[in-house]
Amino acid sequence: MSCEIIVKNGNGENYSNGNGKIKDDKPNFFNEMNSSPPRTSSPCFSYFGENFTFEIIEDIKKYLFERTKIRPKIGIICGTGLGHLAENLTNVDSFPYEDIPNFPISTVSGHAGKMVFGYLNNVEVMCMQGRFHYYEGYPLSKCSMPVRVMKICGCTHLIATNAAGGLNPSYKVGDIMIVKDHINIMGFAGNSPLQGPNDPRFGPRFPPMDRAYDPHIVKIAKEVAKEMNMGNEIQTGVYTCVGGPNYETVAELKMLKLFGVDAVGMSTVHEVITARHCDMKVFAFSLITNMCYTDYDDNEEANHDEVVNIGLKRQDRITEFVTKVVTEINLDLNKKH
Ligand SMILES: O=P(O)(O)O[C@H]1O[C@H](CO)[C@@H](O)[C@H]1O
Ligand SMILES: Nc1nc2[nH]cnc2c(=O)[nH]1
Repeated sequence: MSCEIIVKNGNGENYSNGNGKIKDDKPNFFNEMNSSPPRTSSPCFSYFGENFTFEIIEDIKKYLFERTKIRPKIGIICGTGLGHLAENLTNVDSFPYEDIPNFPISTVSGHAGKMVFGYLNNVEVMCMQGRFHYYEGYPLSKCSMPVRVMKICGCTHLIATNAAGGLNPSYKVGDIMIVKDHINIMGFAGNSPLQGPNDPRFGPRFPPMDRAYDPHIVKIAKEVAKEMNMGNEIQTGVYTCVGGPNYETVAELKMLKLFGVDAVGMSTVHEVITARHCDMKVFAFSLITNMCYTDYDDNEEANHDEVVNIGLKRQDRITEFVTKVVTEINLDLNKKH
């Protein structure tokens, strides 16, 4: 079988084998078939047999902790175009994904592909500057594996950010939607990051999801938004994740609207499920990068460059928002100790 394989190298450049033949000095699916688990997946093959055991996650932590003295409390995932947040950390120790044992690599533009340890307003955090998506060819368990790394590294909280299309007609491009709940559409089809044998060292076989998004942190975030005079830029709503990479048809958007979805993306839900499984407290928000129209007469189409651009335009405001939310969560944590 011959297929085009495009992956990103350490400098963030895309490279392709052209016809399925891989240059030996680059990471790729074929020359990593012998390592377990493999570090990349190709658009042609998904490797669903891999198992990121507790021991593998501990090995990743060991690798990181031998190279940084920072002991994070909060894990942050930067969505498309939102990596600027990681650039605002101080005293950073930064690890390209390709250097971390057993880590996948980022293949999507707007996702730098680094794990950054540092301080956000003096709070110790670890920050994924780039996430993994199902459409890149990674199974959901692999997409959300770094959340378990965050937990084992000591993070009690996860902040997941994403770019999403706005379905709620009262939203506008540039709004920040605090996620109050999600609909796990991929789960309806039997796809879950928790599929397969359960290791109780991570969490229970059947974790509840009824308070997936911590109501107290949602309250904190709303207070922060008020203090920042975010007024009509802040929304609260329901997010869903579809498999992608194609955006939605008009009929699909109409269906999602009927389901009660306010914003649609291609990430986050499986990360949140993984975080709740291992008892992390979760806060998530979507940057509305485009509106999803449910009228055939509308000619607006979603496009990824625009998604990245809106992220860049809103980066300062979002960095300020996250920094304040992190500061408040940390104050809360200190009160409890
Ligand atoms: O969810 P994040 O990674 O922020 O990115 C969103 O934007 C990309 C599509 O433009 C998809 O990857 C979608 O999931
Ligand atoms: N599925 C999906 N993901 C997005 N990410 C950013 N915008 C969109 C969108 O409109 N749909």
